[in-house]
Amino acid sequence: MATERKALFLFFGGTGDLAYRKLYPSLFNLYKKGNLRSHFAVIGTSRQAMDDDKFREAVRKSLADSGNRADSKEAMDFSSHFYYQAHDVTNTAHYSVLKEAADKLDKKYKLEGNRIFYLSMAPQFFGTIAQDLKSQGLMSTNKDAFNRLVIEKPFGRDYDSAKQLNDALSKSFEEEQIFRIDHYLGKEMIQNIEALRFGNTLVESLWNNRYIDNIQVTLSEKLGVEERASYYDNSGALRDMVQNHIMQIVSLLAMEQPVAFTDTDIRAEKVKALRSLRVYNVADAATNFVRGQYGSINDQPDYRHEDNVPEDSTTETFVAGKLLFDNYRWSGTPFYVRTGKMLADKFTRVDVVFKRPLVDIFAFPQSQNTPLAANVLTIFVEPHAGFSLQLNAKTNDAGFSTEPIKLDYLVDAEKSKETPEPYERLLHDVLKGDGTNFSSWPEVSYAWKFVDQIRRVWDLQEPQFPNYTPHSMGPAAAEELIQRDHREWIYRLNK
Ligand SMILES: NC(=O)C1=CN([C@@H]2O[C@H](COP(=O)(O)OP(=O)(O)OC[C@H]3O[C@@H](n4cnc5c(N)ncnc54)[C@H](OP(=O)(O)O)[C@@H]3O)[C@@H](O)[C@H]2O)C=CC1
Ligand SMILES: O=C1O[C@H](COP(=O)(O)O)[C@@H](O)[C@H](O)[C@H]1O
Repeated sequence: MATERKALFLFFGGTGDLAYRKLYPSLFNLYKKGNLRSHFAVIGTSRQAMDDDKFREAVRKSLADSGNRADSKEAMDFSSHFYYQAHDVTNTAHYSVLKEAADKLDKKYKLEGNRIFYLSMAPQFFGTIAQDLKSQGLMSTNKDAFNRLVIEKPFGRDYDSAKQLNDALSKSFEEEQIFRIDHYLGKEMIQNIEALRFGNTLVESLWNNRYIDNIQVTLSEKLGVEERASYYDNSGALRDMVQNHIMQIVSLLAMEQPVAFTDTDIRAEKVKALRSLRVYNVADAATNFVRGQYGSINDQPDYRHEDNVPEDSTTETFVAGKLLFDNYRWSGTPFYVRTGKMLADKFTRVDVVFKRPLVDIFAFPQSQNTPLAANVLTIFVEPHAGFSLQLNAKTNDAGFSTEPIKLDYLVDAEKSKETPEPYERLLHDVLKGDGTNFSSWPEVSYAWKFVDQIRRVWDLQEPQFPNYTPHSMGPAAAEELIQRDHREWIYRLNK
């Protein structure tokens, strides 16, 4: 039986794309499961004028768009908890009107003062909103109640701006009240990394530089920038995907075992791992990171001819890089990462490549045997969830030769339908006050310091763009990056 959580949600940017496409359907799932029942209310805000009925209709449409029946009793009941308040976040006077509405709903639904402020709008407003929430008395003063602030990405565009933002938020909210969303941390198989590592002696005992040759993280996207070009062109793949999602995945792969499975202990280990990540000097940044921008194919425009992209844009739509940890566990074992738009396919995977046996006894002089393949443990994150372990085995015949075979575990299609969407999980965690799957400030700051060095070097040089063909796996430089170390990407096209 699900535990009911009581709270008032205030969505800033409550009529935006993210709210309608992800946030309201996720809340509805929590409602259907009983995590939200009668003691919750939602205030959606934005500048436009709208009454509650119109807002509720839009909310029901968003449920329908995500596969629900908009006219079901459940959808009607759920949407009756939604209220709309026109509100300009830059107008301090508007906050007192919002406070009145919040206090009224608090009484009506017996919410015990619990408040979740969800900032789902352009980041330049985050600081102002947090400040006015406090100064205008929106935060509950009930000592047993919680006030939680949920922040969407991007959290800054470099270390300095992120710090500035964090300082602004910290004037109103304590670190444990701030939930910085990284939706990759809400994905089933990303959360499974901890189970795989710390639940299996077989895995964790080999999880180090003595046995692992390298680890590869690939976040590949098939689509281009679509309708988000004006945001994306100011960001690029390094800021959009590496600073947050990839750094979070890498820290889960690299961290030591936490003392206990709590948010404080897990975050402490992730931070320790990120502290030992080598921040590159100029020369190493230039060698260890490569970038790309997609060209055109058939009648499909290149990146520079997408809507809202300047014709001389030097924004990268692809990144590949090598990360090195200077610590006892990982010294000498590189982590290769890559991500990009308009690549061969949409998928996310982690390939853990083990060292080959020190002696290949099957490779005696007269043997026809091909050299032993490396053992590879693959974590399939999306679109299919599962693991695969590549081992060497004897071929099933009268002779004696070896071949690589795979032990596969794939979550079946029926079961994966039950997997909660990342936003549903993360909203549930916010309701519970569990910060495990959110980025803490120290994690964000170490990630920015690392990424800033790459950016600094790239900003000094004019790139030769476009440099990769759509539906490939990125520019030749990404192959050269890994081949230089006498290695290759485990996921390759046509394999
Ligand atoms: N959409 C997505 O898929 C993703 C979005 N994000 C992040 O989520 C956040 C929201 O994105 P998204 O929903 O796409 O953005 P939208 O542009 O779709 O929505 C922005 C919202 O903010 C409101 N708004 C803008 N200015 C003001 C103002 N001065 N006062 C009050 N409300 C205002 C808008 O309404 P109005 O103009 O009527 O005031 C609208 O409701 C961003 O931080 C984005 O980076 C992160 C990952 C994915
Ligand atoms: O945060 C972002 O992630 C999406 C990719 O997310 P996924 O869950 O579909 O893998 C990316 O398209 C977007 O540019 C970025 O802002």
